[in-house]
Amino acid sequence: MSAAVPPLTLEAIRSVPKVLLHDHLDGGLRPATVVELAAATGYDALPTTDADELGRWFREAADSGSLESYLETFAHTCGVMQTEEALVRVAAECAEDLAADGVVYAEVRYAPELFAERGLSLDAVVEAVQAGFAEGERRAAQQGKNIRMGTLLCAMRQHARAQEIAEVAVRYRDAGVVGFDIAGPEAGFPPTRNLDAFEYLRTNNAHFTIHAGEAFGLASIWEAIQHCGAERLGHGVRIVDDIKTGPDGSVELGRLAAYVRDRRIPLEICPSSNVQTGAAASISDHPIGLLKRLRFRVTVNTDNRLMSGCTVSSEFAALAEAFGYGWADLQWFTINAMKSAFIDFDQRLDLIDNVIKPGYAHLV
Ligand SMILES: O=c1[nH]cnc2c1ncn2[C@@H]1O[C@H](CO)[C@@H](O)[C@H]1O
Ligand SMILES: [Zn+2]
Repeated sequence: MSAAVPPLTLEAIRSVPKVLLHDHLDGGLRPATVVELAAATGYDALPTTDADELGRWFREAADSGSLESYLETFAHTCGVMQTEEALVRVAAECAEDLAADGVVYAEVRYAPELFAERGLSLDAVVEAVQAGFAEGERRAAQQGKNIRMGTLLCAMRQHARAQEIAEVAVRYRDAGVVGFDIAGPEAGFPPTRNLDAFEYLRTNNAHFTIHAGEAFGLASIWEAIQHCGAERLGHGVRIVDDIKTGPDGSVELGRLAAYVRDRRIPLEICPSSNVQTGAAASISDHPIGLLKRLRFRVTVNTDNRLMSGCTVSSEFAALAEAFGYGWADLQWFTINAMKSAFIDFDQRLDLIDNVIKPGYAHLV
């Protein structure tokens, strides 16, 4: 590294290519857009119609210490996402905002059933979001920022529609839906409730990740991988419960932790979200420090940019400050994420060789 390498300021981090695998569409709206869509669609339950206050409200309400109360805030974002116009707008702004942050490839997820409360069909929801992502990609490109958007469709753990949503995901696989996920409250809803959907996806050679090991521990990670066949883990941070660290610095991996590391199962880590839901005490206490040191396939993600007031760049900046990471570490996270994406191998390789590595070449 030469002496001329710039410090890791937020602005400098925003300028390098980044990859995002875990970001919820309904957790990333601009506060002003929530206010405007509420007015346009007749949603009258917002806690305030002042955009700045609303932004603060989301961050504070989500700062709840539990996943269940964190998830309550989504009633308001989903409440304003019940028309095709609203979905196109939110998806377009999502792609634009990510591109402005320097994200070059993103997989953004949502549960179509949550946007069908006023009568939209699941297909209409998916088509509106795809149209919005395409529009956002176009607008970003016009501003010299190239981003490729991939979509993950979520089924909600507490509903019983996983098979139906998995079928939608497979049906739209050539239209930009690259995978499937299970989201929602972990307690009381083990992923094994949805075995039929996972079997259907595997039979169709489709990709899926599962939210596991966030509010719940090892049992849910084990089920997600060994019963359901998840390729990646949404969060997965509780895998540290299977790692013993001695006072002398020695480290011993249990069998599940060793399996996850040996099989290079990607962990979609979302540091700020974990602090808000109580899965980690603080960024500097976050298990990502240990997991990275042990060379798990760690990726860095936002989860919900609105509720956490974060971006990929701000997560990187917070980690750099807490753990002393440099540009080579940020490149490592980024290449890990690109390797773990659900798009074709040749396309991942192309982004690594022609976008990511050149973007860090002058820094590492
Ligand atoms: O960290 C999380 N854990 C579990 N579920 C989540 C998390 N963040 C958001 N959602 C849930 O996923 C739905 C689809 O996007 C959101 O509506 C929210 O209920
Ligand atoms: Zn999530």
